[in-house]
Amino acid sequence: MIEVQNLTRVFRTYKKQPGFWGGVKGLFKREFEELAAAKDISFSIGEGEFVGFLGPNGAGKTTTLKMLSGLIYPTSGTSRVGGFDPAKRESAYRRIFALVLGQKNQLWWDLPAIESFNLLRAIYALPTVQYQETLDELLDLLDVRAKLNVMVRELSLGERMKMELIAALLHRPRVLFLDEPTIGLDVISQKAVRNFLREYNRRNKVTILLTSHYMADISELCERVIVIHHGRKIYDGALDRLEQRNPPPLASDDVAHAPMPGGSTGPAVGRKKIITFLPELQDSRDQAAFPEDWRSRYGETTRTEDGKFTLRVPSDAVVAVSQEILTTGPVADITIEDVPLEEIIAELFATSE
Ligand SMILES: Nc1ncnc2c1ncn2[C@@H]1O[C@H](COP(=O)(O)OP(=O)(O)OP(=O)(O)O)[C@@H](O)[C@H]1O
Repeated sequence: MIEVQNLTRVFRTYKKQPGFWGGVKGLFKREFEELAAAKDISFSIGEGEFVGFLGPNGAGKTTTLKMLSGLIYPTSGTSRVGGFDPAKRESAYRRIFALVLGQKNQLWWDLPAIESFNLLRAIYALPTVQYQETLDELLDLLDVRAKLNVMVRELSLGERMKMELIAALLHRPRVLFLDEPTIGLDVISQKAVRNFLREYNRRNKVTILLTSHYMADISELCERVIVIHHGRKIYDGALDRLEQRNPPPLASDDVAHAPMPGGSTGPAVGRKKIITFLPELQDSRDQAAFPEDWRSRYGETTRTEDGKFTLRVPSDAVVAVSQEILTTGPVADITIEDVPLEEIIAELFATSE
């Protein structure tokens, strides 16, 4: 459904010298700076896939989504979405995709959302029955029917985002580009939007490319992620595999593509878990019973100020290590958790600097 080949976008910006005289100087001698916001990005996404598009601030995510939506032209490279070249901005292409920018409003601020929906119905020339059916389905799924006649500016952020999603989906696009759709929402609204997106993707087999800085969005919705950093793709594959401590480097552009849709490139071999336990200290011997040499054995052992030990161990060693802990001495508390996705991603960015 989406084919991207060596997509590159270079921005050329005027570099103004500081102060008044800097501005005057710039009138005679202009200096420009070039920044490649997206560099040689290639990937392909199959119909119905729900893919996370990750990267730190300024990595080039929005730039890429804008190129795929035909809002800006690539400097070089090609892309095809649903068989269309977005750069050609054909009307037929506009009918098959939607772009939702969490940071921007697309609805009329001073009118109720239903007015914007009616306008979109006219723009897309949607048949009445189809329009009403789609609107009813979306209003029910997002639970905002009661807010249909409220001015958009009077809606809460969460209600507004739900209305934005409805506006984007009224023409039943086959491809959905979502740029931080949960930004600024409280945890309940975030969850409602996530549940909606999951259900909508399942029901309609829409292809979705989602950017979000909330890792819960990614881990709950996407089996596959594409990670970019400084405009370059640094990972493309199953989220499970990214959760390994050392994800495989990209060997080629077509590496680690997840089978479509909903597939995974394989089991999470070598994924780590965090075991945290609190020894029950009845006397000083119990304290000594938990050996400091665990650091050398597991590599990553820490002791918190409140006396808890934290070990990072491969998933397949969790049972054995837990047994060893429980037989070494009395334990007051023990928990086993996944390494937080935020941490894994941060490490990936740090190693690709
Ligand atoms: N119109 C523009 N002119 C010049 N530079 C731009 C323009 N748009 C984006 N950039 C630059 O391109 C880089 C990538 O920006 P982009 O908005 O794609 O990042 P992002 O990954 O979406 O970041 P964020 O997570 O903060 O939204 C940034 O350094 C940004 O300053």
